[in-house]
Amino acid sequence: MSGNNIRVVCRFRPSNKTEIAEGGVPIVNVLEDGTSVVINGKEAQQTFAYDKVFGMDTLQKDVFEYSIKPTVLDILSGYNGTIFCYGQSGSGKTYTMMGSDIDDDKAKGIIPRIVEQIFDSIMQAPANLEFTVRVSYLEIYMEKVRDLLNPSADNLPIHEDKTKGIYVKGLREVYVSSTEEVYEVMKSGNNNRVVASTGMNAESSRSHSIVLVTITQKNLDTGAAKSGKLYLVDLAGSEKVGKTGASGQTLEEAKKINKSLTALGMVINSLTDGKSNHVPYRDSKLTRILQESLGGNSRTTLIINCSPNSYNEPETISTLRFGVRAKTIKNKAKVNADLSPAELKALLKRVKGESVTFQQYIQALENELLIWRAGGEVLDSQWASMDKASKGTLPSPRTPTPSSFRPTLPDDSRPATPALALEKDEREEFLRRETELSEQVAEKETELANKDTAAQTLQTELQALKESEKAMATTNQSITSELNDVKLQIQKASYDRKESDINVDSLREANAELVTELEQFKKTIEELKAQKASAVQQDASPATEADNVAPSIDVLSDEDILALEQETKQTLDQLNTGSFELTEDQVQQLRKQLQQYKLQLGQQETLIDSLQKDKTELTDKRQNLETRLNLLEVEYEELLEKAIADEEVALDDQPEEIHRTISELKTKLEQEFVTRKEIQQKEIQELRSQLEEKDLQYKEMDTTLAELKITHDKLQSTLETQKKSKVSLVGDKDKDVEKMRKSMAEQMAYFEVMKKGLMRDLQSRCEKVVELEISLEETREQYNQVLKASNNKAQQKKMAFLERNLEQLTNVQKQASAVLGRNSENNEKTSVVLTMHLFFFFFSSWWNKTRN
Ligand SMILES: Nc1ncnc2c1ncn2[C@@H]1O[C@H](COP(=O)(O)OP(=O)(O)OP(=O)(O)O)[C@@H](O)[C@H]1O
Repeated sequence: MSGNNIRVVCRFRPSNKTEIAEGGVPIVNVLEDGTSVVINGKEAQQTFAYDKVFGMDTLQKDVFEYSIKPTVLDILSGYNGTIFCYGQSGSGKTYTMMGSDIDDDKAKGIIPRIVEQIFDSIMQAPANLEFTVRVSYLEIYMEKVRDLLNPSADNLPIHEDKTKGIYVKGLREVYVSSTEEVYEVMKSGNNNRVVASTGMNAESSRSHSIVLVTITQKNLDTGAAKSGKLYLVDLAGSEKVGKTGASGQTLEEAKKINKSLTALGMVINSLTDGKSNHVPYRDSKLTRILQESLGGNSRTTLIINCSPNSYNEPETISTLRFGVRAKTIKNKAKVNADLSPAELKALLKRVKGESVTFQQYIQALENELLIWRAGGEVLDSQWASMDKASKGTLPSPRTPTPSSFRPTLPDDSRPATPALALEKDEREEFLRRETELSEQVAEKETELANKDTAAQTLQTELQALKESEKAMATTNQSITSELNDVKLQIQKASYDRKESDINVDSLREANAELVTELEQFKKTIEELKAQKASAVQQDASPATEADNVAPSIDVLSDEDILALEQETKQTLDQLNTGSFELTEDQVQQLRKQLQQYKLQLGQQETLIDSLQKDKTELTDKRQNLETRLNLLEVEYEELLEKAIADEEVALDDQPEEIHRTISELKTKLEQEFVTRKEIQQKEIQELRSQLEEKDLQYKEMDTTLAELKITHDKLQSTLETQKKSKVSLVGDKDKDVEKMRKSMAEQMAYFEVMKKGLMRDLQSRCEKVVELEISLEETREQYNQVLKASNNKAQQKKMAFLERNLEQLTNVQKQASAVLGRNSENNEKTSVVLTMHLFFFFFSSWWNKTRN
């Protein structure tokens, strides 16, 4: 620990508009050495000296380089540090600390530059040093501590702790790993700061803001650790409220600001006047938080910001004096280090040695005391001393002999010797020190024991780590070989997949072939249908030879077959009853038809044979395909399962990526397999249904064929019967003709009777017509009379029309009567009925019209 003064640097900003407008002029002169400034005041010229003075046009970068950079190195070495800006409102404190734009390389202030420097240094630090950086951001507004990173915490308490020192309880700490992250924290904190427009500054900070950066570093080799805290303080500006015209809330803020700044001044006074026993740190939140920075464990830099203009001369002089005073503050910065186990051991050894020396010293003193008490005397040269104890030259402990013992009764004859009083004080002192030392020793022993245990644990851990490293190396090797195996397996799997792809392709081809065959089969069916249709047409055509006999066999439907059967049966019945006669031509025709039937039957049989063959082939193919497909499916599944299982087993300990790739591959393969399987199953289903259709067709054909055979057999037998009966038929032909003539004569007689009946009926109808004519004539007469009476032209026209119609009807009736004489009975009947109908039609229409 060494005493170190606060570093004070002074910065002047350029004159601002208000100052110029008020007619102020620059009154500062920075001397060449860069550490002194002369103020050409109204009344006197004053010189102020600091560690560094920056003129009006100093760049942000230069302020950092020349005054701040070393502080960063201090923090990284384990010291606490503080940089704070002091000055009147609008003097450039925020400009200096944060800058007008932290993203602009020129405009950014010292805080962003410090952050950059910290991370640059961390990056360049040895690899065995491990760093952590934490950032907090607070403001003291109206004497309340607000967390700018957690604005809801707006009145945080300040605590003190043996290990932590002075700290704000509950303040949010953000771990950061880069400059950008710190910038983000700064920006979010800045957004929560309280600023207001004042007469001195358009954006005046109404609070003291503190950025706290905590850096801890740990030596991974020795276990030693260091930590440094850096307080970056932008104080609110002091202001003369009369000058700035503050009122209302701004006035209240100004009062609080000035009060806390006064407290800061008082602390500095107490620290520097050399008389004060008490430093009033607790008078304000600001001084309490900055307690370590002012006269404590910190390397502190104060930046005093001033106006160069005569308009603000009094404030500038005040600020400069503040800086001068602060410059004399002595701090006691020390490295905040946790000792390594080795260092602790050495310390313990030393303390133990000291303890032994003390014990020896105490023992020597006690012996000496006993001698004195016993009335003995100890020579000056033999008196016990700490020096002798540490050199180990103390006389060996002696027990006082009884002879030399003298009672220590108080001798009233003389006053108590000062030796006794000294003895008592010394004893108390020794006892106190002994207790202290034994406490220290006990503490150190406990510490040592703890450290020993920690060291042993560490050694065990180290051993375990070495072993695990070995195991890891072995595992690594095995993993590498497994990885190679897996790679091989993946390759194999990809080959297998390709193979299965090829298989699937071949299946597709087979499928395509089947489809082609199916198409051909369909074509064949179409052709058959076409043949059937043409046969039906032939049947329907009157030019066909077999027209009057039977429909063509190859187009026989169920109804046709039934009709044919009935016809055959009738023919057979007729033949059996002898009521049917066949001419020579008919017999010839029957023969021809029979030959045709035979031909068609042959064709049908050939067709059925070919169909049978087709069916067998198709069934075989279907079976083959199904077998192949099943085999392929089984193979594919086995392959897939095997590949997946192998990959799963092999890749259990593999890196995540390979595992994921494999699982993706697996999912893809499974999806592909499922899709293909579905497609193939659909195809198989289609093929099956087609085959079933074919089967049905085949069965129908079979039935038709059977029926045709039966018909053929019947016809054959009929033909045989015809052949047999042919001879007898020719012989009986004349008789049959005779019979037919007779039957014809009978029929003619029957027709004659019917004709006579009809003629009678006609006659009676004609009579009725005559009667009707008469009644019509009468009606006409009546009508004419009515017409004459009405003299209506329209009625006359209608009447004339009716008359014409009647005449026509009469003609028709006459023609019909004439025809009746010539035509058959039916025709006569029809004619009469027609005439009657016509008559009644015209009559009814006339009658309706007349009535209307
Ligand atoms: N060195 C400089 N160069 C140029 N402009 C400056 C400089 N210093 C300060 N300024 C400008 O002066 C104005 C006041 O500065 P700033 O806000 O930093 O003052 P402050 O001391 O923080 O005031 P307050 O105490 O009221 O918050 C700002 O507009 C700032 O940009």
